[in-house]
Amino acid sequence: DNLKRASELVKQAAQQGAQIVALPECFNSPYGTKFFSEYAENIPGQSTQMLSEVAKECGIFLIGGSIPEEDSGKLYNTCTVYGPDGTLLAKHRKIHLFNIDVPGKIRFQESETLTPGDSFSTFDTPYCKIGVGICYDIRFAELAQIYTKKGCQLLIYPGAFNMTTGPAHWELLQRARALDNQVYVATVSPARDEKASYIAWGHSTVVSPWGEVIAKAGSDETITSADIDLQYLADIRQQIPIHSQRRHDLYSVEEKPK
Ligand SMILES: NC(=O)CC(=O)C(=O)O
Repeated sequence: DNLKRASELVKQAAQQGAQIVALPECFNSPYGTKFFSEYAENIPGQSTQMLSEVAKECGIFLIGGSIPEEDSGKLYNTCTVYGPDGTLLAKHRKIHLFNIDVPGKIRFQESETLTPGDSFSTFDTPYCKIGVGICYDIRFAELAQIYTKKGCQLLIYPGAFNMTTGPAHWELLQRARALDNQVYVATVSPARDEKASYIAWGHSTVVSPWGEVIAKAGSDETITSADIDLQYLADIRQQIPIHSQRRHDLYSVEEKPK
């Protein structure tokens, strides 16, 4: 059902004119450590095959949210990205696992079943260069800074914040990452299901390099869209030139060689 629903909505977004489309975190599975092994798939597999086909059919770039991925006996939370000809452009395994304990509110330990990824994921499109993170990855400013250093102008985070951290941090983190780096930031959440064991906050959002929210969904299932305007991004970087004003002699954020 989820695959059918997701492919229909991707097609609708493309019909509405979207050239880059993104799905939410764990779009093919309930979000919860007890579900990941049951819903995990190899890549390629049923879910990613659908993503590749629908990207090709619609001639769009498709950031396929994430799925629980099984590889060599390990599970990952993985986002695959497909180009307009259906080829796999990037595979991002969530780098920072969601392990938190907020007493009386929420305890979640992704590391009970998942293994973290250990690589960065960027890709080029004719519209802009894009960096991908998954949910908790957005809390790490360093990742967004490294993507920006690599030339990304849009950062996309499929994510599923919850009823505790969602109202407190979801929009704030996106605006912070956008403003710090003067990039567009887009997040894509599952709709809220009050009956689920993990209730997602929803509110997929797009934020501009000025830090403004330029599109925002509610908590129900919907399609949200915005334009990425690289001239606007360039204007902001010229007006407030933090990129050329950094004190590289005093500090740095760097990718480690592997
Ligand atoms: N679900 C996540 O990975 C992250 C999250 O909900 C949060 O950081 O809060």
